[in-house]
Amino acid sequence: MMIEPFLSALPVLERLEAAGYEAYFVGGSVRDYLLKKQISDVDIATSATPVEVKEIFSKTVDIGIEHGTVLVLYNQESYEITTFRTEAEYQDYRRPKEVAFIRNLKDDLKRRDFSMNAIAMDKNGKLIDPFKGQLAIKDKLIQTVGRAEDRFREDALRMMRAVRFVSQLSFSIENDTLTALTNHIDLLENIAVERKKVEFEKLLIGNNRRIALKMILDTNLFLYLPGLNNNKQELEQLQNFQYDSLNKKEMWSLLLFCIDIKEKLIETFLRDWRMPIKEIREIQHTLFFLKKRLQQEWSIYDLYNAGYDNILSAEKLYLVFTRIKESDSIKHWLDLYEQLPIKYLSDMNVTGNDVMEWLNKSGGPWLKDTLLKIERAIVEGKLENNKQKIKEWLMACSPK
Ligand SMILES: Nc1ccn([C@@H]2O[C@H](COP(=O)(O)OP(=O)(O)OP(=O)(O)O)[C@@H](O)[C@H]2O)c(=O)n1
Repeated sequence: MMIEPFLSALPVLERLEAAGYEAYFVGGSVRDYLLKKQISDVDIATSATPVEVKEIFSKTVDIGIEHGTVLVLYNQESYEITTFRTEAEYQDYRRPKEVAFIRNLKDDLKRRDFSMNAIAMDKNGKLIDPFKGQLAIKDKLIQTVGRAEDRFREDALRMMRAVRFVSQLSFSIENDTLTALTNHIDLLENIAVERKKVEFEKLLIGNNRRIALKMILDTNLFLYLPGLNNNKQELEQLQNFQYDSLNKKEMWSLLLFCIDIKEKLIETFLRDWRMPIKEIREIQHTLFFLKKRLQQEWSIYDLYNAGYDNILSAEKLYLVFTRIKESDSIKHWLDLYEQLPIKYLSDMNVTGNDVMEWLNKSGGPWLKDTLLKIERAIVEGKLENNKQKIKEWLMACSPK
């Protein structure tokens, strides 16, 4: 019995077949289906070349034509359709120098990374599994298709993918695969940070992240991670903490805190990981409030300045570092936050214009200070958020 999202994608396979080509579901979607996990993107492999695929479907996007991949938009969904291919020669272990399109499914499956990812499924739900991927899934094993060293030389990122899958799926790495991984980990030197980041972030939030993070140290993989290669001891400390419930931002904050990075170097560290500036700022804020929290309890004004997300993240991290298990402190602080008279500057019932008019002064740096003073007084409950009351308060404390 076929299930969603394959069901919706069936017409795509059928149209390729009607045009005389072979077409199968492949890769992560088939793996996750067999694992009864949430299925993300459905990828399709076909004997049709990209040009032939584009002739069949009216809405397509060229997302990687040189690698044989066309994005097909069908019924509001999008599917990556990749031509069966082998990867002929390899250049500096990054990406195949050239891909050769072929007409044979088995040869396509043969060049894939792990046996669990090298299973195809046809339109009737029949599995084509020449490399015993189902057995590997049953045994919870990450095993390369064929010789591990060859697969890793084709694309060294696969070594990081292996450890990412350890974290995501709670599988083990099969012995020969692990030996090759340990022996050839230096091939990761050539891999672009952007690609490493994708794998590392998936690893950081996997269910089995503790084991995967330990593996990063045991295999020396950490030596090829920006900013972490000098921090073996600090990263070992991680094993002492219970951080399974942290989200991605909190995991980055945990790492940065553990390596005891100087505040002004946080941005450089995260930029080296090609992190977008918005995410960098979020992590900086979380760390700022975490450090404060480790020294003292939240003040009302800090709760206001931090905002819901930062309170939640900093408090979660605080509990990790203090090893407090049973605690309703998160709820306590968030309840206090919810009770604040205002949440944002824009919630104040007064504007800069009002203040200038009342005091009969033109704008200047004093105005910002005054608004901040009013804001703080309101937040701390010393002043009601009411225009008339604010005016009286301001007139009373301003020099005549
Ligand atoms: N370095 C790589 C990356 C991918 N693949 C193959 O391409 C498929 C799709 O890759 P991708 O979408 O990156 O990962 P998934 O395995 O689908 O995993 P997920 O969707 O969970 O990220 C993989 O299953 C695998 O067969 C590979 O052989 N080597």
